[in-house]
Amino acid sequence: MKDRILDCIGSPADLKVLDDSELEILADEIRREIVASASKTGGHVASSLGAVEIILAVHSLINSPTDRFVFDVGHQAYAHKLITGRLDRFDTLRTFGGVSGFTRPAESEHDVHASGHASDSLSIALGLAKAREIKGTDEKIVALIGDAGLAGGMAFEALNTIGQMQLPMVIILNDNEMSISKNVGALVKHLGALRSSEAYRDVRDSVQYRFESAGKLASSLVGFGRNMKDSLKQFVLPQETMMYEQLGILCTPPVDGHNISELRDILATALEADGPVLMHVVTRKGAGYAPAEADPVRFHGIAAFDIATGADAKKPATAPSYTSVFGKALLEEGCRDKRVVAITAAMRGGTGVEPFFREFPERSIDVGIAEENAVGMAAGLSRGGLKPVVAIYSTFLQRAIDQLIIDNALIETDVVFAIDRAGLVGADGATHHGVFDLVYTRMVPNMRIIAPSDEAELADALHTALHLGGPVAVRYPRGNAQGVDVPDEPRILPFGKGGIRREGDDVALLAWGDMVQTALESADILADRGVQARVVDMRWAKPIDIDAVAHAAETKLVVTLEDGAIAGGVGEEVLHVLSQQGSTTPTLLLGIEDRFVPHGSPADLFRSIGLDAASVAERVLERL
Ligand SMILES: Cc1ncc(C[n+]2csc(CCOP(=O)(O)OP(=O)(O)O)c2C)c(N)n1
Ligand SMILES: CC(=O)[C@@H](O)[C@H](O)COP(=O)(O)O
Ligand SMILES: [Mg+2]
Repeated sequence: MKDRILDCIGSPADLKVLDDSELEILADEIRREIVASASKTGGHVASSLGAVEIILAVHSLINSPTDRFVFDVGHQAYAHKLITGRLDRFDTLRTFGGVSGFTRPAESEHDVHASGHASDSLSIALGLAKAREIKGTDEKIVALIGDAGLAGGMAFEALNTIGQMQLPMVIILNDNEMSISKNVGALVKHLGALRSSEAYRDVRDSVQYRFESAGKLASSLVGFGRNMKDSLKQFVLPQETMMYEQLGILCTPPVDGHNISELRDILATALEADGPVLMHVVTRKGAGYAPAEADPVRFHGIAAFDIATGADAKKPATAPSYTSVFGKALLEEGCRDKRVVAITAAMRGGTGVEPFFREFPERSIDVGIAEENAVGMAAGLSRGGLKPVVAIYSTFLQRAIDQLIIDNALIETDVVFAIDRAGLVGADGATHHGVFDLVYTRMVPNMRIIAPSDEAELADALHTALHLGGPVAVRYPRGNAQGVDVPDEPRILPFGKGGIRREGDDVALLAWGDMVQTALESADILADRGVQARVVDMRWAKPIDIDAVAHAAETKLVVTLEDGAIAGGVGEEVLHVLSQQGSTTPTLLLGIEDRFVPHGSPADLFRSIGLDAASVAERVLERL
């Protein structure tokens, strides 16, 4: 006997038999399931709680997977997962081999794309709409995007083409006034004005009235749809109209995103429109779970927590995170040098710049989800005589490779790229691992790259980067640092030089960043097996320590260890240097093979790809 509606939902088609009040009960059950499960696995709780009614409304009206439902970022899609056949595995969310935290076509036919990076949903939806036109089919296409995602450059580029092409699709704007932190930017003000505009309230009330007085679907089809454009004009003053209207996208007045009945009424109409419609839906991030509503920033992406209080389930680690060490070091650099400016692209908390932002608001910039703008703007700040530090995740800097190359490296701007989340990040998985930055920074002329191996070296690396000038990347991983003391005064690191951390003549382990620790642990295992390994903290990924490589070539095997893609990575640079030196010493390049790494705990992931200390030792022994 199944006592929840949720347990009876095998596919979204099952929603069709539910009325609004049953959908409300289902929404409640889904919220409980999300909180119960994520309290053990961690996850994007607040965004997912805020989107439950929207997701139910959409799936109750479309026929997925024939109709297509595209999620921006995908961090709000837990309700979608629960009603598309993943309820029984939902307790494996974000764990190794378990359900992904984002949409993944390999996981379900209802997942359209590999979401994770913001602002891409509208381009995907537009592509689907164009494909539909070319094929002559008639499926519905819906994209769900947040207020912060909608302000990203990629979404804007898509809107430009959506307005031009006029292909039918529904864009649901989930407006909760939040990014991860409070949303920023001029567009937030625009949406705020719309939410509070009396003219829009009047429109909303009149729409409501028409629904109530003339029978829902019939009246809404007549009074809304594309014809709504004319009725909107009657009520809305030109300066108060939604900017998107002027791009040719029909916009609804604000809809209560937690009212299933209202959502379904307006969505049913929007789905019948013969052009693009933007449904402006207002929600509360964290809706329905008091701790998440009270602190949506913390509950945006949270580790395991206690359901009753919302408090962290695990005690904080003793060693600080690399992020917090960077944040403190940046603040200190800002005190030393008034030219230091901090830039983040919507990741104030995640990148650790918060203390700097509080102390120096006039030298702090949050551009929102706009990495290209962040990196381009850094070039301008540098040309203006300042020393910008772009604090950014490795995976999100991928969005701004062109600005890194052309706007910065080509003219040697004084910009520091503080690349956080370098290497495997863990539970967020393939879309979020920082496994390409060593490649896309190293390939660019004029770049210098430091990969510190502990927190003291991180503070030194930032200091060195600011001292050096020119574009310099400092890369460091997610998670806890090594627990070493950070001296009060940072030092300038010797340019392009690493340091030997353990002597040994049989084999040389050349390692970067956190992989130095892995190399040291492997060296212990190798010593037990009678092999003496030298461990070198290479520190610089560019320029590389040529002397350390030459010295390594005097052993029986040169091994490189990096937590990034082997193709184009630092190991390949070592090969290049060895060949230039005429060395014939055998080599073993260890890093990420040519494949995407899934989600899971870092320990599970490193083991699965043979990059944990034990596997490294085994692989070395096999080659000796
Ligand atoms: C390109 C990119 N930059 C940054 C992020 C990190 N990020 C994930 S969700 C998010 C905020 C999204 O806010 P919004 O779109 O309004 O959705 P909400 O969480 O409020 O529902 C950010 C900045 C990302 N995923 N992708
Ligand atoms: C969805 C998203 O892109 C972010 O919320 C990301 O999950 C943050 O990752 P961290 O937990 O490493 O800050
Ligand atoms: Mg938002």
